[in-house]
Amino acid sequence: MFPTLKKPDLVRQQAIIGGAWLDADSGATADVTDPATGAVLGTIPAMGAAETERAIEAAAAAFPAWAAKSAKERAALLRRWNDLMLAHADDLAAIMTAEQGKPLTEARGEIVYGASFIEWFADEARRVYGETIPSPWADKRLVVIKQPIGVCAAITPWNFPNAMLARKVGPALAAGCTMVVKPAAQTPYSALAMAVLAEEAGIPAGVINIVTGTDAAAIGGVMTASPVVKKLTFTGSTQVGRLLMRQSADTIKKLSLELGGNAPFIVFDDADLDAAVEGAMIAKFRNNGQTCVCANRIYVQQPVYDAFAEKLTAKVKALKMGNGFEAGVTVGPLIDEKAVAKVKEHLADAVAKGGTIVTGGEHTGGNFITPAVVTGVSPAMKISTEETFGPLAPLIPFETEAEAIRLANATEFGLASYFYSRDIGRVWRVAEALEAGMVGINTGLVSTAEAPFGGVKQSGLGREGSRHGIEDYLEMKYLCMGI
Ligand SMILES: NC(=O)c1ccc[n+]([C@@H]2O[C@H](COP(=O)([O-])OP(=O)(O)OC[C@H]3O[C@@H](n4cnc5c(N)ncnc54)[C@H](O)[C@@H]3O)[C@@H](O)[C@H]2O)c1
Ligand SMILES: O=C[C@H](O)CS(=O)(=O)O
Repeated sequence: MFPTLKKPDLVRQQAIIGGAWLDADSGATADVTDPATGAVLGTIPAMGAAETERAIEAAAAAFPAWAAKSAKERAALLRRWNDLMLAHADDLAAIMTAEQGKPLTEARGEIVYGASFIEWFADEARRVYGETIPSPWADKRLVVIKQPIGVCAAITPWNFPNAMLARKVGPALAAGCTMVVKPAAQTPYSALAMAVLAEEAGIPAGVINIVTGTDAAAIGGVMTASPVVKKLTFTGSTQVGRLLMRQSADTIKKLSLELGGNAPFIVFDDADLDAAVEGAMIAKFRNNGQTCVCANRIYVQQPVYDAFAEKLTAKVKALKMGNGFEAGVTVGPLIDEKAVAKVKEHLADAVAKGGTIVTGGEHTGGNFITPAVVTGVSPAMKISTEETFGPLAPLIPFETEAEAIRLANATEFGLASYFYSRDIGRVWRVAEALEAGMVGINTGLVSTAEAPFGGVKQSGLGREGSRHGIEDYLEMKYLCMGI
């Protein structure tokens, strides 16, 4: 079960539709387990198509009044929600560590990060500007206004169960939209706890509706087929993103897709090696390697390869793996046995093709695999082309700048990328050449509410956060006014 919370009613084992906390129509439930221990934490309603339809109806019913509120009124409610999330950050973090496994310090960091999107878009709500256009006609005036797109659906992943939802609900509500949300079945309690605090903040019933269950295809099928849902925002794998895009075509839904990544991390021979090691540790092992912007391939220029490998290995060996509630633990469990199997598959493939495991890679039981460094990695290995999504640092040597850029760009993905260099000419050449939506230069962490988060190629469509993030929840309307 969950650790003792200051506010126990944050844990809800029901979904919320139209302001009512509900069980599934059938009464069916699905278990939610602690990935560190395998223990059942509780259950959630196993909902499906019928409940999703009702959630869409509730969001549609709530939309006119929510959109009619002034931007200032919506901003005030979002700010109150932000304040409540921060006031209950310890409880929200404990709920997250219990269901997702990340160390408590990382979970608390995610709560602060998630709340920052609510705070950011509380401010952005009041900066949705239109425009006037110099008219070519003496008897007409041209004006552009922006209006909320309407009912939006959101489908979110398990790896950042608070922040990925906040990054969607924040701009949607700020713009005047209402939401139907399907959180990942592995981590529903974080989303439900956010809904408890949204209620307490005074956000009206039906503005945020959360449908839970393991039948993602049924819930998502209703969301994508419904003409009432004007937009779908999805964060998850590219594979599922493609499917949802296809399913949304019949209703020409506006889409925001934050999909898979396969970030290159390049260390040039002119880099500050200690800084590069610190950056690699963050970019690779944050959330136990389970982030979409994790360094999936680490390219090191030949002259500094051995020194970098030695320094990084020492840092990896110092990581403390365990239950996220234990003090000092820096890497928790993977989310489930499927994730464990993928990491083991990538390790075995790398060794079979000539790689060397320098440290880690032991499956110690359950969902725990010790953080690993593999050297002698070649582009032919799965580790070089597939998203590992686990604590596995593959080190790939390269000779020239041009080779590094070619290798870095040789995937279908283009979300994040990173490189370390102190040569200003190289910094500009490489930053402009990398095929990615985000480039970390001499840093392993780029994510913040103030900046546009998103990818190119098959890592997605659109941007979340920044002054751009709210545009995806607005429609532009041109008024041509005869006078
Ligand atoms: N770009 C980003 O911001 C970002 C952030 C987090 C995770 N991701 C990506 O997500 C993947 C890992 O997360 P995951 O395992 O939860 O991804 P996933 O695609 O398996 O699941 C994501 C969400 O989609 C739902 N889903 C799955 N199949 C569905 C279907 N047929 N119809 C409707 N919904 C469906 C899941 O229940 C979950 O809520 C990785 O590829 C990672 O890179 C990307
Ligand atoms: O996993 C993807 C998230 O977007 C990670 S981040 O915390 O936003 O970098």
